[in-house]
Amino acid sequence: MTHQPGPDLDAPGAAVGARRLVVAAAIVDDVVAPSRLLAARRSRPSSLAGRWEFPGGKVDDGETPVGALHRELREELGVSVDLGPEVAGPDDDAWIITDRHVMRLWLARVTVGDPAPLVEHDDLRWLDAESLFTVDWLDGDVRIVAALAGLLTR
Ligand SMILES: Nc1nc2c([nH]c(=O)n2[C@H]2C[C@H](O)[C@@H](COP(=O)(O)OP(=O)(O)OP(=O)(O)O)O2)c(=O)[nH]1
Repeated sequence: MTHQPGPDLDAPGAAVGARRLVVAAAIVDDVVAPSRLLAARRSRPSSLAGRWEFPGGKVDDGETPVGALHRELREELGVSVDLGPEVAGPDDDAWIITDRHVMRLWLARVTVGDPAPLVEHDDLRWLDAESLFTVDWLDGDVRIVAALAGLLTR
């Protein structure tokens, strides 16, 4: 069997570029003065089931990041959203979330539909500044949630 090396994550510039792009939404009640954030509990794969995350997913070939995000939110939650500002992270404005994924995140407000855990998730919860860390966020999301905590009005 021949050895197929994966991306060299130690190579210069590879920290972000070699990772698969995930796009996600910090769905809030109001993108200008948010007080509540919607968290989603993963139902699969088993290694991630039960952990909480921002709804979203991978950008497919030929999609723009924003196009992919609208598609994922429609598929996963059955909603349309208006996007607010991007929540820029420290890794080329994105957030390294795993050794294989980097995430871009936007504030968003639901404009059509009531969010429901249709696929990928089995529970949704609105969290405020007090309850933000009462759910078990995915490891890579913890520092993002901490950054968002500063945006939530009490
Ligand atoms: N959607 C999402 N994925 C996250 C977050 N934090 C985090 O570490 N991840 C990881 C989990 C997965 O390994 C990867 C995203 O994969 P995904 O399963 O959501 O992507 P997808 O909806 O396109 O699913 P698939 O078609 O590949 O099955 O990023 C987050 O907040 N939201």
